[in-house]
Amino acid sequence: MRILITGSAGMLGYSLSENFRDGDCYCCTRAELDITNESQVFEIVLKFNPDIIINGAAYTSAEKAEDNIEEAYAVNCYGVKYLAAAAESVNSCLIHISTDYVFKGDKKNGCYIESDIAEPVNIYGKSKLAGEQIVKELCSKYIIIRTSWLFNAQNNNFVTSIINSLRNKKELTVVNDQLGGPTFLGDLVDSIDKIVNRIKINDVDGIWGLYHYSGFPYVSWYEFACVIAQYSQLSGIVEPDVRMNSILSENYILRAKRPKNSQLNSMKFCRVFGVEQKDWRVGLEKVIYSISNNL
Ligand SMILES: NC(=O)C1=CN([C@@H]2O[C@H](COP(=O)(O)OP(=O)(O)OC[C@H]3O[C@@H](n4cnc5c(N)ncnc54)[C@H](OP(=O)(O)O)[C@@H]3O)[C@@H](O)[C@H]2O)C=CC1
Ligand SMILES: Cc1cn([C@H]2C[C@H](O)[C@@H](COP(=O)(O)OP(=O)(O)O[C@H]3O[C@@H](C)C(=O)[C@@H](O)[C@H]3O)O2)c(=O)[nH]c1=O
Repeated sequence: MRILITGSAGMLGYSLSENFRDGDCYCCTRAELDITNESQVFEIVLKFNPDIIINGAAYTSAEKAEDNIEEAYAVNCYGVKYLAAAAESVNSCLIHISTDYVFKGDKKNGCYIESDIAEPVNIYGKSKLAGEQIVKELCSKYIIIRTSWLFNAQNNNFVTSIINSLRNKKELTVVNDQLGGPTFLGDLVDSIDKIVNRIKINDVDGIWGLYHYSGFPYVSWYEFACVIAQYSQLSGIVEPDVRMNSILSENYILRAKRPKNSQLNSMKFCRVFGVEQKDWRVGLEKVIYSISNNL
């Protein structure tokens, strides 16, 4: 089973590369495979002839995307188009990752399901939704996983950013009116591993399509930051006397608007792939343990 991984220097791409490195896996950083380069995409895909392509490449800065619209679409829409077309040309399955930010965030009662209308409020979300639509149009064998609020110990993400800030200053202000499901990167990688195993044994009846997958419990960024602070204090990597303030998004000035509610319902994924939704607090403990060991 040959697996091609794109964006392998990124947070997800690197972790996927580590996970699959013992198999017949070709991991490409942007320098090795720029997905916006159509001829390079086709050349590498035709040569390696993968059974599965996992796309870890993306333009992921919601803030910068507002000013770099063309670049965001080049990667998240057109790059995905070339990958999707190349995957189809060699009868490969495409596993593509998307985001909770495809939603407007005004759903009143509970989590978004896969059939809810996606109506992004920022350029990053719009470009990711455009990529999803292309995958659906071009690929016969695809899995799109929308996930949210990814974190690990190594990369730049909300958890590492809160811990770094708390280690440098005593007070932090975090928005309290945006709700979502933090997702430990290791849990997402395990889920992708489940998909790959199903494809490996050719148990693929009814698996193709769009899925949501996130951790639980659902929280606001402020609540998430409070738990990060609490666990960090317990482990001794953050002083005990830090102060966390909550603020409304309208008073926290950012370039890109974020959805107020981006909670994803993971039931379809859990049912089809026989997994349980994971408590992100377990992943957070691992992350803080790893950070404290590397200080
Ligand atoms: N991080 C999160 O919280 C969430 C992420 N997602 C999705 O998960 C996926 C992985 O995200 P994550 O690992 O966090 O992202 P990262 O930003 O950590 O990694 C993305 C990788 O893609 C690479 N890349 C950018 N442009 C190209 C290109 N033209 N060709 C090839 N590679 C390119 C980047 O390279 P370089 O470093 O050189 O720019 C980087 O290595 C994305 O699809 C993202 O939308 C979904 C929900 C939440
Ligand atoms: C760091 C920080 C953020 N915030 C707010 C800003 C924003 O509304 C929210 C999250 O901020 P961040 O910039 O960390 O994350 P953001 O770029 O909004 O995160 C997103 O990344 C992309 C790739 C995704 O797909 C999403 O699922 C999500 O994880 O928290 C604070 O209020 N205080 C802070 O100190």
